[in-house]
Amino acid sequence: MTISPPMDVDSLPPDIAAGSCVRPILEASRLSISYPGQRGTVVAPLQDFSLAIQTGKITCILGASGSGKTTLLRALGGFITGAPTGGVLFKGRYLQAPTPEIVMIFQENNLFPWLNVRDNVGFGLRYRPWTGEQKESRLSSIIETVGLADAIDRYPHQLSGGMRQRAAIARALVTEPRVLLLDEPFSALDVTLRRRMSEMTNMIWSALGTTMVMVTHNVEEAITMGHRVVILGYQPARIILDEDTSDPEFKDRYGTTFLALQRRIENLIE
Ligand SMILES: Nc1ncnc2c1ncn2[C@@H]1O[C@H](COP(=O)(O)OP(=O)(O)OP(=O)(O)O)[C@@H](O)[C@H]1O
Repeated sequence: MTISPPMDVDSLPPDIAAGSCVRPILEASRLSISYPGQRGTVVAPLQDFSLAIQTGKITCILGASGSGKTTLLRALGGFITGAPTGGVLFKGRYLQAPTPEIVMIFQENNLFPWLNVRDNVGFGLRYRPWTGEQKESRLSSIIETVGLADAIDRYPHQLSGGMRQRAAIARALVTEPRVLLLDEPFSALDVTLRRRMSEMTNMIWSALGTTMVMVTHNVEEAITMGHRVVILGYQPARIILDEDTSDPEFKDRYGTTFLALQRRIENLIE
């Protein structure tokens, strides 16, 4: 894969966070990523692509299959790097590699099967500069927040799908990252559980205010969970809708505001 060469930070466009004069915490700036395709072809999901992630908000990204959502998320996490790297700015500097300040949660398999909930969640704490007491307090508090206090000694195979994802979220958040990236985190769950998980993630956001970027195929989830919904058009990815959904009117699944946006998005994606 290739990455566009780095640009001079001073020559970057001004802050493009909607309605904000504060520099966004994370920003894809004129990012180009391509992969080698079959028979010598090149697949280029992102070309000269820019998106500023608003600090302290939940941004949901939707788009047709293959439009480049996961590629974008992985790039935002510093997982797509090359020489020279460029195109993703974290706190105003180019990301050269993954950082503990940006944590990613995948669809499945986020936990170590040989560790119980307590040790899985506490795994990242060993690298944080906190005292044993501080670590212990953070660990208990996050496990309590995700409702796993009674399952602390269980291993991943002894947990339901929803419990596993709750443990994964706890594990990601216990280190207090600046940004949480979620790649279709609830897609393996049934509808009811999925709703509960997105409500719980919202609750965690209310408590911690962590900047979150979530890729999802579920329109309802994106509108009700996100403060902003971004729809990607197809190859190369381009933003075809960028909507502020923070107004409480968007959170009523039966309300006209929610239903109108849901219809608009479904028409754009199909
Ligand atoms: N490692 C890779 N090697 C080659 N091509 C890749 C690789 N990863 C992704 N692609 C291609 O890049 C394009 C974008 O893929 P990506 O997974 O980012 O899209 P997506 O929008 O997340 O798709 P989906 O919704 O189906 O998960 C697709 O055409 C895909 O086949």
